[in-house]
Amino acid sequence: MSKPKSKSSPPELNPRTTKYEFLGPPGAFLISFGVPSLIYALYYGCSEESGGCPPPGLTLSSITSTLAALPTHASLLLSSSFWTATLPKVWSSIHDTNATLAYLAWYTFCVVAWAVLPGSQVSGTLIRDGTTKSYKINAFSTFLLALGLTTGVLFQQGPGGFTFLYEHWVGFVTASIGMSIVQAIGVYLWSFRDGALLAMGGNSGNTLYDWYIGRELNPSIWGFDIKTFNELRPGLILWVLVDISMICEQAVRRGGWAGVTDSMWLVALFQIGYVADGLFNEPAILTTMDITTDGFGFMLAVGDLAWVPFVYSLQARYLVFHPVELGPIATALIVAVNATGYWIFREANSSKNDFRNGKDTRGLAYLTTASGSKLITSGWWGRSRHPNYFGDLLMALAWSLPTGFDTPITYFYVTYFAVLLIHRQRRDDAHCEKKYGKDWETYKKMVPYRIIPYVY
Ligand SMILES: NC(=O)C1=CN([C@@H]2O[C@H](COP(=O)(O)OP(=O)(O)OC[C@H]3O[C@@H](n4cnc5c(N)ncnc54)[C@H](OP(=O)(O)O)[C@@H]3O)[C@@H](O)[C@H]2O)C=CC1
Ligand SMILES: CC(C)=CCC[C@@H](C)[C@H]1CC=C2C3=C(CC[C@@]21C)[C@@]1(C)CC[C@H](O)C(C)(C)[C@@H]1CC3
Repeated sequence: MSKPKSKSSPPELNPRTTKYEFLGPPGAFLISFGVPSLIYALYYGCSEESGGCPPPGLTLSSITSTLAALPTHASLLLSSSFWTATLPKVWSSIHDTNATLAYLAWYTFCVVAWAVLPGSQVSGTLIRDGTTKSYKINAFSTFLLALGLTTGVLFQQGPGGFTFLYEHWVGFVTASIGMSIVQAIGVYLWSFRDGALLAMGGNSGNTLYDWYIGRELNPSIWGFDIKTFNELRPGLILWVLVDISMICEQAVRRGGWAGVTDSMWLVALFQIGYVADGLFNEPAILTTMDITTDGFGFMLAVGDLAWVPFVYSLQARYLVFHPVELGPIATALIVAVNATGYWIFREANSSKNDFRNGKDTRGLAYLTTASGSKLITSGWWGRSRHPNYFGDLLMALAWSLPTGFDTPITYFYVTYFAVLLIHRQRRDDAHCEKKYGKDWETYKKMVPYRIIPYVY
């Protein structure tokens, strides 16, 4: 951090949070319990281990009747003998020592790569204590190194040498969730040290809520910023390795590389391209609301470390045990959807970054606000207030379409993503309304659509 102001922050720098998000502590409890449960549910509800996608016995009515029967079993659920008998069984089915060790080795690799690989230093946005943080930019080199090592394994051992992630799926999920819990507890406790700058939304005083939403804005140690590190490296790159492992598993089952289906190639290449783009444009992450505004707590930790690699890769995992041959016409159509989405996403993000960095070459029209910041009013930013979300959503659709229409479960990703982005757009709108006041009203009149031009 440059220009440290004083050792201990003045109290007004960390005001009490008075407004809850995500329905407050009950919502924090439900999401903290629900997100890990959903990651397991998406595996057990869609895998060959459990018999299909969904497994034959799992119907909507079987789920509702089980849930309806829960109150009648309440006394059983409250008895300690039930838990002492059940918990060890559950733990042994989801815990896997080899996967845990491999996960820890992977996380360590990412930290060492951050420390050792060269990278330029880039300043983040101005923080409300008057300082800026400096970040080492080498996520893309870490990605290339990981890909290089993986390619080496594949050359030496063939596809059979990289099926470990498919085979130890649940063990990896448990390890990554464990890592998220440990980190969230660690940064929560660390945030009570003298001088810590807290997130405006993470200082409610409610332990569960603050632990979940993230109490400290930028927890870091010796220049290692845990939030930006987690957002781009261990989870995002692992997602690519998971996809590669799914390609390998399919290759092993179908007689070699030539047996890998067009649908698998599409899903994997689209997603690898998306991750490569995010890592290549690493400094762009520094202006996202996760970095500038949100604290780092369990929500982001589990999102970055467990949700991204093991939920975003569901379609590729499904294609391992349910191969789909698309043929040239469907392939071309899906490529077109992805390319359109990518073009809108990249053009919107690049034009905003160039514009805000004083490097606009497109001659964009803008509105100058009373705060001094300028809001673009033409090009993609004149068509909707979040054109980048629109592009991202089109890509999400293109990542589900290759799985065909035999199950709705592989459309979970695009559905969840729509909910996430609608919620995110509302949060960002509230943030801009607060920051720009009347100017934001004027901008909203000029650009009435939220995400999808002429639709929403
Ligand atoms: N794959 C995934 O799981 C996810 C991907 N994403 C992607 O991450 C990217 C970043 O998203 P996010 O941080 O939410 O938001 P944006 O990159 O869209 O940034 C929003 C900010 O941009 C500024 N802004 C708003 N309107 C304008 C305008 N007209 N002209 C100039 N600046 C404007 C405002 O900040 P200011 O205060 O500076 O004016 C606003 O707060 C997106 O592409 C999104 O799709 C996001 C979430 C999950
Ligand atoms: C279910 C749950 C707990 C959700 C938490 C949300 C997170 C999964 C996402 C919040 C913002 C994200 C971003 C990316 C990945 C998903 C999370 C962490 C991102 C790194 C993906 C790659 C993109 O290019 C990106 C850099 C723009 C993007 C930034 C936001």
